[in-house]
Parts: sequence; structure tokens; C-alpha cells
Amino acid sequence: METPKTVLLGKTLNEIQHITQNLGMPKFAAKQIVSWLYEKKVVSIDEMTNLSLKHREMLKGSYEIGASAPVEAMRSVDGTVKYLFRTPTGNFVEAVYIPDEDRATLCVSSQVGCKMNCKFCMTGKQGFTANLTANQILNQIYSIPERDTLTNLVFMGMGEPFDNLDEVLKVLEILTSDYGYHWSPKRITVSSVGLKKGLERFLNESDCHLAISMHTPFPSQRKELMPAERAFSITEIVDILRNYDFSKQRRLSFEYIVFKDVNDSLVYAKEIVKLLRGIDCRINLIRFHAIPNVNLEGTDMETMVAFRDYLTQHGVFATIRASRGEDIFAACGMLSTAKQQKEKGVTL
Ligand SMILES: C[S@@+](CC[C@H](N)C(=O)[O-])C[C@H]1O[C@@H](n2cnc3c(N)ncnc32)[C@H](O)[C@@H]1O
Ligand code: SF4
Repeated sequence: METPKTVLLGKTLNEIQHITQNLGMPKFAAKQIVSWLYEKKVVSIDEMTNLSLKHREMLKGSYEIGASAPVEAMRSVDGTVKYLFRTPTGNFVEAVYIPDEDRATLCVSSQVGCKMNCKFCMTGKQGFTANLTANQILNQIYSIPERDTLTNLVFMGMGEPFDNLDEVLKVLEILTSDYGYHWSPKRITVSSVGLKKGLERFLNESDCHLAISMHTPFPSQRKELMPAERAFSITEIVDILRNYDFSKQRRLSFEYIVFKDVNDSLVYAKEIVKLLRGIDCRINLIRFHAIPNVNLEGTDMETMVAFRDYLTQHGVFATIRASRGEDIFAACGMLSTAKQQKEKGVTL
């Protein structure tokens, strides 16, 4: 059997330098290769025409680009497209393309499934299967037809990015460095429940925006909704965030799914104001995408507007996030779970 080749897409400049060094290629070859990968976005090593034929052949002996097209695309009436990618081990991950006036955002996944088991999340219900490699994360951007129109990227698909931070940081480096995509870190937001080590490392090693999934300001209730609260509480998260400056380039936001009769009254809004006092941030109120077998319901728009207005009037700028792609199961984890179940012959 032929040995599988190592993929180049998703490797940092440093990693490519190791490869070229090991193959005895000249020092400048690494820069040439990353330029073919990340600027010219080639699909084969043969296209790297400023490498000598001999070096291209050497590279092809053990390496390949490693781009793979989505296996399925579902288009919503509102223009949102959900892409499904198959990993080499036969798992499915989702990326959602969301066009909106002059913006085009891609929501990417960082893991197959998730360990965090949040009560309201379909990906959490899947359990954890695997971390995605930098290649598999970057491929979600590289291999969609709209890739050159993207203005923003959010890590709000399947998985907990801080639980796979080595790979996520490599992707952020490639997207924001001069040798890579040259993107400003302001175009990228990483969303997390807040894991202590990951949070501190991300804050120190990246300049990208941060979104923390709060969902309730009360630790006792957050434990019920989000088991990760037990390991690292929302109050400790906020304490750490107080030490960082979010008043300049980097933005901090909190996500808050508004559940009917659970976290949608003024008691919650008042506690949020207290918790976030003195921190430069905003809060995004999210409509709940109902998932099967979970006794939670989204609140009505009138309550959401009142909640938003209270927060904004009391110094915490709040917005209501538009819910997109409802007709194509755009809530994270819905499509991949459906696909997985279909392959096993189960219906949801
Ligand atoms: C899927 S998570 C991925 C990133 C990270 N694991 C996190 O929780 O922040 C992205 C956002 O989607 C939210 N989310 C999960 N399930 C949802 C649902 N059924 N309806 C609406 N939002 C949901 C999460 O709370 C989180 O704010
Ligand atoms: S909301 Fe985020 S952390 Fe929670 S289970 Fe879903 S993906 Fe994991």
C-alpha cells in the first residue's frame, strides 16, 4: 500500500522551512512554497513553477497540497450556504458562508464534535470525536467557491477552539501573517466558552477578536447550561479579561442565547451590567435554534428588544444577532449530525 502523503496546506512558514531543509532545497524555497499555497492558492505542486523540476518531483514524493472540496452544500433562501466537509477518517464538519450587504463571513469548525456538552448545542450532543488539524480548518476557507470574497471569519462552528488551540493558532498565524493571507486580525473572531489555559494563551499569542459564550451571568445556572463553568467560572473569566485592553484594535464580545423564562428577565440584565462594569465590550443576543429533545425555547422578539435596550441604556452595548439560514439547519452541528445519522440509517 502507498504511504499517505503529508499535506502542505495549513503548515506555517516555520514548518515549511523544516521540510525544505530536510529535502536539501535552498533556503528561499520555503518562502516560494508558502506564496504558492497562500497567495496563489494552487491546487498542485506542479504549479509551483519557480521551484526546479527536480525539487518539485522531490516534494511530490512525500507531500501533497491537501485541499479537499466540500461533499455537500445547502443553500438557504437568505443566501447563507452551509458546506459539509468529510475528514480523512470519515467524519463530517460544517462551515457556513453568510453574505450580508458588504460583508461575507465564514463560520468555521475547529473540532469534530465537542467535549463541552452544553445543554443547548447539537455539536455538544454529538460528543467529542477529534480535533481538526490546521489543514482541515484552513481547508474550509481554501476550498469553498466564495473564498476570495470573504471579509470575515468566525470560529463559531463545531467545537471549542481553546480545546484545540495549537492548530487554531497555526491557522490564525497563516491568515494574519505577511507570508500568508495578510488578513488584519480585526477580521477574525474566535468564540469560546472560556477555558483558563487556552484563554490566557490566546490573549497573549493572538490579536484576533474574542467572543465569550456567557448565556447567563449566574455561575450556578451556567453550570446547568454549560458544564465547562465547573472548571472555570464566568466570574474568573471576566477577572482575567479585566487585565487586557480591549479599547483599541481588539474587540471583546459576549454571546448570550436568550431562552424563554430561563435567562430573559431584568434580573439577568442587571447582573450582566454588574458583572461587566468597567470592561470595554459588547454583548450579542442570539436567538435560540431549537434542537431535538431539549426543554429550552427561544424567547420572543419583544422580550429580546427590552433586554437589549436595558443593557445598552445601562452601559453595556447590546445587539440582537440576525438569525441566518434557519431553513438549512444553520445551527451548528445540525447538518453534520443529520448526515452522520443518515449514514447510520437513523432519523432525527
Ligand atoms: C457552536 S459554538 C462554537 C464556539 C465555542 N465552542 C463556543 O461555545 O463559543 C458558537 C456559538 O453558538 C452558540 N450555540 C450553540 N448552540 C446553539 C443553538 N442551538 N442556538 C443558538 N446558538 C447556539 C454557542 O453558545 C456559541 O455562542
Ligand atoms: S456551544 Fe460551543 S462549547 Fe458548547 S458544546 Fe457547542 S461547540 Fe461545544
